[in-house]
This record gives sequence, C-alpha cells and structure tokens, in this order.
Amino acid sequence: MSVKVKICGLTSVEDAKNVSEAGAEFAGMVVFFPKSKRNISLEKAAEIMAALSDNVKTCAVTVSPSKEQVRQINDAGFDYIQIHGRIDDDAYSAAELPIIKAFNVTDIAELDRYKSSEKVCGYVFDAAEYGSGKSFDWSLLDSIKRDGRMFILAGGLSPENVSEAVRRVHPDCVDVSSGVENDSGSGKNRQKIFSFVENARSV
Ligand SMILES: O=C(O)c1ccccc1N[C@@H]1O[C@H](COP(=O)(O)O)[C@@H](O)[C@H]1O
Repeated sequence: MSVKVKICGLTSVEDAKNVSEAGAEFAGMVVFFPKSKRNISLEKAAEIMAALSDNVKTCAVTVSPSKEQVRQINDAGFDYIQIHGRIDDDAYSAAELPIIKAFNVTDIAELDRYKSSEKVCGYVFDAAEYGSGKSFDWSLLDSIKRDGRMFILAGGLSPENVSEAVRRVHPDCVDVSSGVENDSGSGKNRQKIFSFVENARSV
C-alpha cells in the first residue's frame, strides 16, 4: 500500500483546494499556539475544512492543550487531534477525538507511556523544534516496534527528500509543513504540494 500524505499548517481556503486536488489524505491546522506563524482561529479552521474534499481527514495540531481547549476542538469539526508536548490527565479525559501523539526527538523515550492509551491512534515523529522545517536523525526510529497504530514521519520533509525518507523509514504516512511553503515562507505552494505527494507515492 502506498504511503499516506499529511499536509500541515493550512492557513487559507486556497491551501485547502490545493491539498484536496493533490490527493493528500490528511490536512493539519495549528490552533491555540500563537507562537506559530501558522496559528489560526477555530473559525478560520472551519472555513478551511469546509473547502476540503470529503475524503481529506482533518487534524487540529496543538501543543500541551488545556482541558478547555480540547473541549473546543472536540466541537470544531476535526477528525483527529495531534498533541505535541504534554497531555494532562484532564485534557486526556476531555478528548473525544482520536489522538495522534507527536514526539519532538527529546521526548521519544516517552512513547511507551502512550502505547497503552486507548485514545491514541497514531504517533508523529518530528524534529526538536515545532514546524521548523528541520530534519532529525531517522536512525532514532529504527528500534521502535510498530504496534498497528499510524506511524507518521515529520520534520524537515520536502519534495526533494520525501522519497528517500519513505524508502529509509517505511512510515505509514509522511507529514510536511515548511517544505511545501512558498519561498517567502508564507502560505503553501501548489506546485510543491503536488510534487511532495507525487514523490512520496513514487516509492
Ligand atoms: O507548524 C507549526 O508551526 C507547528 C506548531 C506547533 C506544533 C507543531 C507544528 N508543526 C508540525 O510540525 C510537523 C513538521 O513540520 P515541518 O514540515 O518540519 O515544518 C508537522 O506535523 C507540523 O504540523
């Protein structure tokens, strides 16, 4: 089966159209994290989700969300919640969507804690800095036993290196944000999104 593709950090309706037309399976939107240049409101996320094809699954991308933020995300129309950083007990209890737990290199050792969490349906393995476009040492993933949950590779992927990443890591899904942005660093680039999807699937 070919690798799935997740395009993250959508900020506009135009991004949604490009992601849908390119045939990506997942679209991520950063919410409740104002430090990110890709952070958007739930209202904006609703507008973007309305413009996505029905077959594109959506994901709220968060960092250590509070219980109240998780509740708002439950009701906002996403299919998944991606959580970087901590998941407090309160936030975990409040989650009604399947959780994709993200690890940012230094916390990879915490993976075992989540392997028995019923609500966790997948893992994102990402570089140390959120949405930085930087890669990390993929050999850190070699010893991780696959457990049937989605194994998603992120961090510094691009149309240029995604084929190599798929061959080397064998992820279920590849996840990109910075690598498909315009050279100006703002907004996604249609041609790069299409090339990323094509190159990921070429393996
Ligand atoms: O994109 C962000 O600004 C961001 C903010 C907070 C948490 C995660 C964020 N990005 C996620 O990082 C990976 C990979 O990004 P990149 O391709 O290296 O730029 C992806 O899951 C983004 O959603």
